[in-house]
Amino acid sequence: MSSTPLGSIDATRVPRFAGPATFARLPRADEVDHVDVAVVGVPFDSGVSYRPGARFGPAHVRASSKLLRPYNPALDVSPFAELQVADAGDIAVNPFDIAEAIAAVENAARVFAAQGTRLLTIGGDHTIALPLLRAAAAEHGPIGVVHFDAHLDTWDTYFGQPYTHGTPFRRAAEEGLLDPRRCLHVGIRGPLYSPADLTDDGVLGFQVVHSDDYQDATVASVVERMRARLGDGPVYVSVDIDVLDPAHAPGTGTPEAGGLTSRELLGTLRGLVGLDVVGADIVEVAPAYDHAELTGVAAAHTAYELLSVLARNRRDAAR
Ligand SMILES: N=C(N)NCCCC(=O)O
Ligand SMILES: [Zn+2]
Ligand SMILES: [Zn+2]
Repeated sequence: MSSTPLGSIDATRVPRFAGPATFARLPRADEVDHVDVAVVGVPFDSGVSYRPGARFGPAHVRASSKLLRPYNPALDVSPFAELQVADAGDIAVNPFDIAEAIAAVENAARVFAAQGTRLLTIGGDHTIALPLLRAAAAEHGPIGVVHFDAHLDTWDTYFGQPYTHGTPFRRAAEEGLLDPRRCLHVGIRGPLYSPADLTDDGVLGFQVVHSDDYQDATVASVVERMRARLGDGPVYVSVDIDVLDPAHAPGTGTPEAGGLTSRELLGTLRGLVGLDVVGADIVEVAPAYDHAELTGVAAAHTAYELLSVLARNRRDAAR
């Protein structure tokens, strides 16, 4: 394993608007000899029910990540110094065959796992959480999930189809990938198909922190609920950027009013420090509907906080 991680290109020497198109101007995975955490894109949006365009999410989030700086004062950590983070490019998947795309994502995720590399995956629509959870469960067994989203994504089928961006967590529960005592959604809101959506979801093992809960509860109290639910076992973090209010993240395919602020999301993510986070995704960024990189910047900062949590955990474990 190499000694000092190779970090971002120095912005005091190479201006941010020059230099590589990698996430946070980090090295490519093939430029370093070991990768602790790979940022990998999945440009796939064939599972969407409404606006398409999340296939362009990975490139947009990378472009919106150029201003990130090396030190995170909120968690007192320099993520790219504690961990070798590198950009592994995109997993190229078939846009015309959802089953084949899902298999390709799972296979790629298993290859990274075999190399001892954790994944921070940039979507892509939420369909891709299923193969990522399959790979995570293959490595760790049934896994706890914290799912940030306006939507439950535990619906059964759309137009008779079981593999869509509205169904990944039902399929994951059916496949036994989830620890039903250790799953929760955060940010749920908006119209449903029927009251059964919520009861079915509870049966699958999910607790719900509603978006409105942030009105009365503090971020700290949401963090307390989240940590109590997730416990000590392995945790997968899935962030659908539509968990944010459309004012904070307009660039997404199924926007819902009444969402979280980016401050609430980032604050809640910081509350994951000390939990065994084994993988994460950020999905549903659809740049065609974005303005002034609002959504891209929110997603890039979300990624940065998640990487900071992993880096803090590494540092704290070494002490
Ligand atoms: N996963 C996301 N973003 N959306 C799911 C919405 C499914 C529906 O149209 O009912
Ligand atoms: Zn959603
Ligand atoms: Zn979703």
